[in-house]
Amino acid sequence: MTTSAKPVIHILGLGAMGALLAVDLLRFTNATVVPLFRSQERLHRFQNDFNSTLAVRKLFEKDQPLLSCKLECSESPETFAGEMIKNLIITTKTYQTAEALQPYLRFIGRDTNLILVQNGLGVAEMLKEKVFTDPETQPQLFQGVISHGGFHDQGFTFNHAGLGDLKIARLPWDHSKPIQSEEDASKDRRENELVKILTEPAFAENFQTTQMTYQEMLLGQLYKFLVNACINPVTSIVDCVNGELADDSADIFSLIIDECLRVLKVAYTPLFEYETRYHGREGYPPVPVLSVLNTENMVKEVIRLGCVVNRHNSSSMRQDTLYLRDTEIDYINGYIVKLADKYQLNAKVNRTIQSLVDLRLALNRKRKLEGDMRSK
Ligand SMILES: NC(=O)C1=CN([C@@H]2O[C@H](COP(=O)(O)OP(=O)(O)OC[C@H]3O[C@@H](n4cnc5c(N)ncnc54)[C@H](OP(=O)(O)O)[C@@H]3O)[C@@H](O)[C@H]2O)C=CC1
Ligand SMILES: CC(C)(CO)C(=O)C(=O)O
Repeated sequence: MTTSAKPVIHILGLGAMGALLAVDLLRFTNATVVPLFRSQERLHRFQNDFNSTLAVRKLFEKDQPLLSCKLECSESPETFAGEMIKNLIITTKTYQTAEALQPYLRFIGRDTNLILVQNGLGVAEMLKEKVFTDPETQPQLFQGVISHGGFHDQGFTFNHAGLGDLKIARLPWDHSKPIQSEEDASKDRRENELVKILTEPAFAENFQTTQMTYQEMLLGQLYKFLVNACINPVTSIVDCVNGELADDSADIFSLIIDECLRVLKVAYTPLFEYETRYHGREGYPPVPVLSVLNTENMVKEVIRLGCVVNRHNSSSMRQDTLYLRDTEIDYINGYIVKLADKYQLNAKVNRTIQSLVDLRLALNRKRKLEGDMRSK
């Protein structure tokens, strides 16, 4: 994989996560960052009303500095010049991914490095099954699991609310052979342009990026998935801030996690068998799957990370329901339901949670349209 003199990274989804990545990539690497907007109208708003300037306020730093940068180039489907895309970061919401990619598919090929930086599960599987079906043009696919917290302020200014980290790994195209060696990972660190940029010391230290094998990243992804499968829907359904759940949520979290793990153990068998099959094997890292992904530990971790560390946070899904936006429930609890159907397993708890989130959103939208009956 050749490295460009001044590498170009396209970002599809210049929202909270996209903005955090864009600003720090511009601060700490020599990459040219090019946002891909949904339409020429949104592109012109960025270019004309905001002078192509993006800003991020680091809320967790002393004096909460506002870091802004002017982007040399930005595009939309109507203006895209048509060169092949070398590096693509996708930070749209999960359910927006396929539609957002559509206008750029002909510019994505085997030499495109594409990383998904999103919560949930199922987007990579959707892309393999429905979008990148031709082995001749399938991109180099990566996943990022991000725990930074961010939210929109106004215009193209975003708030970096919580300093987290970013775990990245190459995704296997062949789901039956997911396990990677440490050499597989270090080869990408040596040769893959996007991985090299995201692991450049200055950027990696500031953004807390670590590149790893797929199995190491997947442990982190399933951990975060279980946190989101509990906090996001429950705070949305009962309409509360994360910290309000700290004392009374162990039972519902246990029901959700127990069912999720029963399904995930079947869908991701190689991960749950990794410690047995690869114990002490040279060139394969230890991955503490079973001591992390068990109900007792995860109930404690969900409460710690979701309700204590992030106690003042309104979960991203609750924010979506309050602002009457679609939610990512189909890629979180709803994905467990999909996997359960695939493997003929029961997922009534997650199906109920999914239905209650949809009801919450529908009720909020109805109240907006028809008024709130509680006050009549
Ligand atoms: N926010 C957070 O703290 C965290 C978020 N995450 C995850 O990261 C992912 C992104 O979340 P977040 O950044 O909050 O989401 P946002 O809604 O802030 O950003 C999504 C962006 O995608 C853009 N977009 C949507 N459709 C298209 C399209 N067709 N073409 C181009 N752009 C498009 C939207 O622009 P438009 O205005 O045009 O709709 C928006 O700017 C999610 O999976 C989320 O769960 C993970 C950890 C924390
Ligand atoms: C960690 C948590 C649950 C913080 O609210 C989050 O990731 C989200 O809100 O999406």
